[in-house]
Amino acid sequence: MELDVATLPKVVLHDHLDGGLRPATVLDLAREQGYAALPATEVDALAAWFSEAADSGSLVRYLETFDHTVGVMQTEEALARVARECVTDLAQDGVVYAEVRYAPEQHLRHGLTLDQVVEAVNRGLREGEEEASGAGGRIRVRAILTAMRHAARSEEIAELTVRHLGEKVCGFDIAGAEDGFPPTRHLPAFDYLRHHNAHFTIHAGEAFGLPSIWEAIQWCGAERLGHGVRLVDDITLDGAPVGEDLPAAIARAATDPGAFELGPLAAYVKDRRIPLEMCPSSNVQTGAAPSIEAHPVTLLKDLHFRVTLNTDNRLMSATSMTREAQLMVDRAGWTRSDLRRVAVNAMKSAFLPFDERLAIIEGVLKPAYDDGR
Ligand SMILES: O=c1[nH]cnc2c1ncn2[C@@H]1O[C@H](CO)[C@@H](O)[C@H]1O
Ligand SMILES: [Zn+2]
Repeated sequence: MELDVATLPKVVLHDHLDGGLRPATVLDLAREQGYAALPATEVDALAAWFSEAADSGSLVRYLETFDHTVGVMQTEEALARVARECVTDLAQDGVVYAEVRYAPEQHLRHGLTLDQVVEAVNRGLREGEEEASGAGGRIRVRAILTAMRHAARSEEIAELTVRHLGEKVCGFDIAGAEDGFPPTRHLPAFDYLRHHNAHFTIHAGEAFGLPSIWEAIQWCGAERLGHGVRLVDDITLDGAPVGEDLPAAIARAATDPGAFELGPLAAYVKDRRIPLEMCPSSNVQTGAAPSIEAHPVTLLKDLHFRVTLNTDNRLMSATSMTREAQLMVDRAGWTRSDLRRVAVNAMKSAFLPFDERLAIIEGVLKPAYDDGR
């Protein structure tokens, strides 16, 4: 049966609002807000600049490109427009459920308050949903509020999250440079969130290894891991770390998953079914993974971790959910049943009430993936 990745329903849990602007919108907003620092003045050149600059091999340099998206997202109108377009773009991409994240503290330069930022984005998300459903789409969207790990506002952002829970906001995250900024720096924020029954994920195991993942889970209590690719540092095959030869490990896992030995942290993540929000193209750009072919997501999928597939930053990676899925099919041998698995995994792991998750899994995902078999 033909695999039409574009029309299959997809679920994305890890997509940054400020990493997904349309290049034309960046230009419009820069003009409107008097932002003069853009590196290009024409749509194609700007699009190329973002993906080339992000292709840096380093997370810190990759993150520098966000100066120009955050720079033009400083008014309520701009935030609502970006949020609205994000939803219609995701719907167009075949996404049926999305959690979109951004850091409210980065949008205060023109005098907005944190609450105004959240309300503007929520309005845009609602408008996007309405627009998409008018066009026959069926997307549902939630927002995750991110605190920047190098800054010191995580407690405020945790409180902001709890204040807005249940409207559009569904959880909390920390992002930004990982090396030198361990998750435990933000322990009070995570304690506060747990005491208020709020969901959170943590970017961990992208630009730093196992200690970051361990802290995120065992000290902070993260329900999910943003990336988590470095979990491979805790997996061995025939006594050698799998990272030494990922292509060989991936080939072996497809037929002989029992040959691998998991260290205590990898075993914990697998046994507790902790969801991994994996973002192949982004990881290749920042150097967290060597290539799409040798990306650990395929190994972890075959070892039965709860793996999900995500975009991270559609603008910086010039990507979409359809493209990420197609890349895995074309370059890493993924099948329709693999795509079904990551979509169901993602929906199981969403920060949405259980009954709503189940309704999407049973009513949308399974019928579409199982159609015609
Ligand atoms: O892959 C990533 N790793 C760490 N931080 C990231 C990544 N992608 C984006 N951001 C950071 O998250 C902020 C809020 O959306 C962005 O401004 C960017 O600095
Ligand atoms: Zn991210």
